[in-house]
Amino acid sequence: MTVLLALGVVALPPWLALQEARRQAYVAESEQVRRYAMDVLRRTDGTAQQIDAAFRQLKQSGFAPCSAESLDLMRQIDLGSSYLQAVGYVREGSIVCSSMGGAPMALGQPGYRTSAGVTIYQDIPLSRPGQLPLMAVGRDDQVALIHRDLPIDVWTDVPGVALGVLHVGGLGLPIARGPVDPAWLQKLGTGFEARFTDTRFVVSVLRSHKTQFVAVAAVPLAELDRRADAIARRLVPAALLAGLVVALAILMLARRQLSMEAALRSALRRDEFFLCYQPIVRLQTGEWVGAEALLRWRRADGTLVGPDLFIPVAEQSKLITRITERVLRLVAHDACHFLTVHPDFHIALNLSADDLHSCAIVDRLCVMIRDCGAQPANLIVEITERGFLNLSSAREVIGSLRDKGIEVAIDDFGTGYSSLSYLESLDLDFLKIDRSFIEAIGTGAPISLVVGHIIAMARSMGLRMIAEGIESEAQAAFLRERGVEYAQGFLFGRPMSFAELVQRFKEREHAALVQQARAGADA
Ligand SMILES: Nc1nc2c(ncn2[C@@H]2O[C@@H]3COP(=O)(O)O[C@H]4[C@@H](O)[C@H](n5cnc6c(=O)[nH]c(N)nc65)O[C@@H]4COP(=O)(O)O[C@H]3[C@H]2O)c(=O)[nH]1
Repeated sequence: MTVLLALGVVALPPWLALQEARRQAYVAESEQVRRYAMDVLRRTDGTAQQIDAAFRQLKQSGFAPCSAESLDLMRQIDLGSSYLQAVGYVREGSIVCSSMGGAPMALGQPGYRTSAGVTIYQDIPLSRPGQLPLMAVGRDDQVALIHRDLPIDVWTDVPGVALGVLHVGGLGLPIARGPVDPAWLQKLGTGFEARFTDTRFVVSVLRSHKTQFVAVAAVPLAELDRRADAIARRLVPAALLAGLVVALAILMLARRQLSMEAALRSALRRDEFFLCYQPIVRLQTGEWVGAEALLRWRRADGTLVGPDLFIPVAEQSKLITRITERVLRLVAHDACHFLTVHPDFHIALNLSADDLHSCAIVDRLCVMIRDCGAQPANLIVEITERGFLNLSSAREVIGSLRDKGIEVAIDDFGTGYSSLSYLESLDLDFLKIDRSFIEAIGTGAPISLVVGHIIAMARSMGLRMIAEGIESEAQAAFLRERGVEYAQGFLFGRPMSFAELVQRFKEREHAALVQQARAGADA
């Protein structure tokens, strides 16, 4: 499973890099092809504008066609325009005079006529083989000569580019370089721009805002592939490397987890676990009312492993229920006798999500209490927010525990993400305020305000509170003033062996008795 995951992690980034390379290539290629189409459109519009301006200038001059003044004006127009080769006058299908001078010249058959009264002569006899073909555009008795391919005379270093000028009216213009497909026009619809790929090209179609012309440009898909390959050559190795690093990390983590899991199994076999107990005090009086059982693992080489390290692995590897069983046996071994003579003292036990899958844990705790000769009130069960993953079964187990007289606390409250939602739906006895909130008391940090809200909320829900991780008298005073009932922390006692706990408990009991006796004597 882990190997499959690692393989997936190695393969995924290169695959994503390939997709990204393709995407970037398409963006770059379609931008490029659009630039070509823009260039064609700019030239087409420029030509149309210059023709129109020339015709208007001639008309507005009032000079008689072919008069010396009009010839002079035609030459000036010719010189001043970049796209026109010549302007002149037409009579009966021939240029009778023009800025070029020379004898009258037949224009040949008109190619077609636009709805605006413009006649296009596609192939005029003046065109010479080897030279750019000329075409004439006539309106009324005026005519302009242009190089037919000037609008598509766009420089490009991309092989196989197709460029063309089409007419929205569907007039078949011969202005095309490469395999321009008139069907591309349909993609435009009523819009002014379309960009797409067909089976062979990345295509850009741009419609003029000023004329009825449409510029098209297309770059072969092979060019897109070439660009995508070039980008992929940069991205894929980096992605592969990233995938390898993550896969390696996963494998190492899995190995560590596996070795930790194996070590936990052997620790269970070799009985390497023991419990420490940390006193829980009544805040108003300082009286020790209970203790939390905290599991420790002493490895064969003598090193101590804290629960923060091994409990998560035990939870993931489903060893946690076996570990909980070991905890119960250790508690029974350590505390049975003490609990039978101190029915008001409780031991708090930590349970994990897997322990709450069924009510078997309730039966197991009841057996332990019975065998001990203790009372259900001698036990408190602590459950963290992770324990409520399966809310319905957790609710059932909690209900059953409370029915038997075992009280239940929510541990590390506020460190999860959905606290309130399930807190309201569960019947609990205690709320343990997490150490992170206690640490913030008196610091002025924004989080320091949270503890006040938690206290108010717990009170409104009728929950008693145990504050965790109290290290200073100031923290204790703060919580005492706000009515928090119980507390736990280094200020009152670090986790210790049960023998030490009993010893210190007795010393405190003795001290209290001595104090009571003194008070009695004084009175
Ligand atoms: N800095 C500081 N720390 C304080 C102070 N007072 C208590 N602590 C530490 O805070 C933790 C309190 O336990 P927890 O919130 O139930 O958190 C426990 C509990 O969730 C889990 N755990 C411990 N034993 C068991 C067990 O038997 N079963 C399960 N499922 N989880 C356990 O491991 C967690 C860590 O336990 P520990 O390492 O023993 O760490 C303990 C305790 O040593 C203080 O004043 N200052």
